[in-house]
Amino acid sequence: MFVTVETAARTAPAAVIVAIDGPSGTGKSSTSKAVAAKLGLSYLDTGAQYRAITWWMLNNGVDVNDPSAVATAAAKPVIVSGTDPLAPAITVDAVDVSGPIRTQEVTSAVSAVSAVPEVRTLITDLQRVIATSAGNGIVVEGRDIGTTVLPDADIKIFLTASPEARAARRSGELRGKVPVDVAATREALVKRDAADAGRKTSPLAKADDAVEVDTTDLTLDQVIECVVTLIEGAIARAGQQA
Ligand SMILES: Nc1ncnc2c1ncn2[C@@H]1O[C@H](COP(=O)(O)OP(=O)(O)OP(=O)(O)O)[C@@H](O)[C@H]1O
Ligand SMILES: Nc1ccn([C@@H]2O[C@H](COP(=O)(O)O)[C@@H](O)[C@H]2O)c(=O)n1
Repeated sequence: MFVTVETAARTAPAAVIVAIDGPSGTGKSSTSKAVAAKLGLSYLDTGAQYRAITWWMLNNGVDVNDPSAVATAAAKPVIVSGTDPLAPAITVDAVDVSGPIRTQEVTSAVSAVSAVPEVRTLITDLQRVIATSAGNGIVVEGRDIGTTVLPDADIKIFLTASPEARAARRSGELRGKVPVDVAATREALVKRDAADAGRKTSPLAKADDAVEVDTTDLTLDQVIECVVTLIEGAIARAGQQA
């Protein structure tokens, strides 16, 4: 049950848990960070944790396409996630990896590593500890938060968008930094989603009780407003039941 406290502009519960899932490039990170900042909540990027363990595997010569090698090494790296939505941070063995985990090499390998059950067990346990110790409440974003990591979350949101819109967004992000091929970006997004949705353990999926928000034709500000409204609605309903 929620206990409500007043913040400057919005009302947020003392320890509301918000799960935001969806495929790649639907706006989970941008939305989650902004919503958490607006409501005074912590923020956890679970994709960054899977990227961090993948970065460690690649840097330590582990064959990421060999599930048993990945499973054997999975407990070795120490991953620490920051939860400030205004300054997201992640370290592996005390090394700041927030830049290196975004390389193409890591992006291409992460689905293979995240499909390994031993990896998922370790990272899921870590996520639950972080979520339950965030006294101010937390927005946790990923692929299996509503279904597996936090099935009792106070509100679950599943963001979607067409592959075309997502490829255009990602290409916009990269433009000016690297040569951009929108069709190749689209293909890579679709391939990663298929791998994430097709794995046996805790696949990318919408929880039955999640609210789906199609962001294809919405600006980021509109999505943020929509999600804030959904969270406030859940808080108000919980208050009425208390
Ligand atoms: N509604 C929107 N309209 C336009 N651009 C958006 C919208 N939502 C997000 N973006 C932009 O799309 C890009 C991808 O967004 P973001 O990283 O938040 O997605 P994501 O779902 O977290 O992706 P991934 O799962 O791959 O990490 C960013 O450049 C972001 O600014
Ligand atoms: N709950 C999650 C979150 C992420 N993954 C895996 O990590 C990859 C990277 O995620 P990004 O959000 O940073 O793009 C993603 O493709 C998944 O393989 C996951 O399995 N579960």
